[in-house]
Amino acid sequence: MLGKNVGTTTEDDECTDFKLALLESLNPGIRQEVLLEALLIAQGSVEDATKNLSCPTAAVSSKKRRAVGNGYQASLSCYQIKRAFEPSTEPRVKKALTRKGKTLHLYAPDDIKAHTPCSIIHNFLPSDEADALLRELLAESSTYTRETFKLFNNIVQSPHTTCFYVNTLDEAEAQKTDYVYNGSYLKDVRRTTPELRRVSRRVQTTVNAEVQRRIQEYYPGRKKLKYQSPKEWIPNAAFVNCYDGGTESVGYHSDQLTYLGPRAVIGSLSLGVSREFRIRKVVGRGEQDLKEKNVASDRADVEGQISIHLPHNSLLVMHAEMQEDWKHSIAPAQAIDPHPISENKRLNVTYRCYKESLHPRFTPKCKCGVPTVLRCVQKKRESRGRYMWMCHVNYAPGKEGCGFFKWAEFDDDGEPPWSKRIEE
Ligand SMILES: O=C(O)CCC(=O)C(=O)O
Ligand SMILES: [Fe+2]
Repeated sequence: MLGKNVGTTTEDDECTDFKLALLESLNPGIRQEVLLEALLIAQGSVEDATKNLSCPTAAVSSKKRRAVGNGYQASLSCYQIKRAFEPSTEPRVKKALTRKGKTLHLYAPDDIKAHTPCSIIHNFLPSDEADALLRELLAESSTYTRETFKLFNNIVQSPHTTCFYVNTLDEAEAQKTDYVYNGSYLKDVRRTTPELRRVSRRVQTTVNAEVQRRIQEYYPGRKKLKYQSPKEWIPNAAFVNCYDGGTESVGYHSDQLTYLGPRAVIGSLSLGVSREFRIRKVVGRGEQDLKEKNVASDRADVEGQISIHLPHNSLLVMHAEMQEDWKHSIAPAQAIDPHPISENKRLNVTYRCYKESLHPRFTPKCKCGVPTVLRCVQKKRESRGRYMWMCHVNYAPGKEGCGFFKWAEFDDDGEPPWSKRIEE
């Protein structure tokens, strides 16, 4: 998968909750999903959840909701529900909101920014610009291909088609020979099309503003995160994915940081059919045991997933805390609402900022002689959050890797040790 770490995931389901049944009997006529949200926010207290739900605005009940392909919800904030982030003059402290095996559906921008490492802007582009980009990409996508990669010794194909774009033809040629993705070189790299380029400028402005807002509202001490770049975010590469029909999807993954560096920010524009973007927090090994022993009750919900609904012309900003700590996916959809222009297709553009200091001519090579992949330890408790350079040749069909491994070092701004040398 282009720009994604190859990996797998299991989604375990939990049986119906006794508390939920109790809550349902106390609050007849309110949808299960809403009850579940209320219960999660009340941290499992049926009494508190009932109190929160009894406010008059909570009467926006199931009757008003129409069951469409992608569902509908005004906002969590229409219930007098205590937010995971309490508004205060200090940056907010986050509490987990989801729970193992459950999906919390979020639609409203305020809920998304408060409860996830993302922010969303609906109706991002003037509608004629969004439609022009969609039309341009629909034409392009007729020649997109599926990525082929190796997973547990099986050759598999990505469940959607994809293509990669950079600013100039020279860069496109250099990409094909210099940059490695899951152990292979790309065959089809294109020059950004006129609409992609035009929209890129708008995305740049908005993403930078959103990053600054995030820092002010959510990060400790109102400071950027350790390893996050202090520089302006300038998109210079874009992956475009095409999902043709509800069965096309992308499995849970985090995006490759090899060329973006640690704490990367990504701007993701959705066009055409609305689909669900699901995210879940990575649970470190050992945290599960703690949870079972109820040692750390605030971690009790980390394994649930959140579904962010991505309508046509919405810009999702994946903030700096996303790739290291969360995984994301596009879930297969049982039903979709066809789009007037793209019918069953959804086009997605992820604008990214490739760092000059992480050009493969500078990064460590493995014993196979191939530039290595940058990964972050997500599971192992002792080394969680550390970065490493690894051989990824074994992901290429028909190739064996050398198992190369080296810890990766970065300064506070996410620059590798050799970046000073490059600047001189
Ligand atoms: O289609 C999307 O919204 C997400 C795509 C994605 O995760 C990726 O390209 O890495
Ligand atoms: Fe991704």
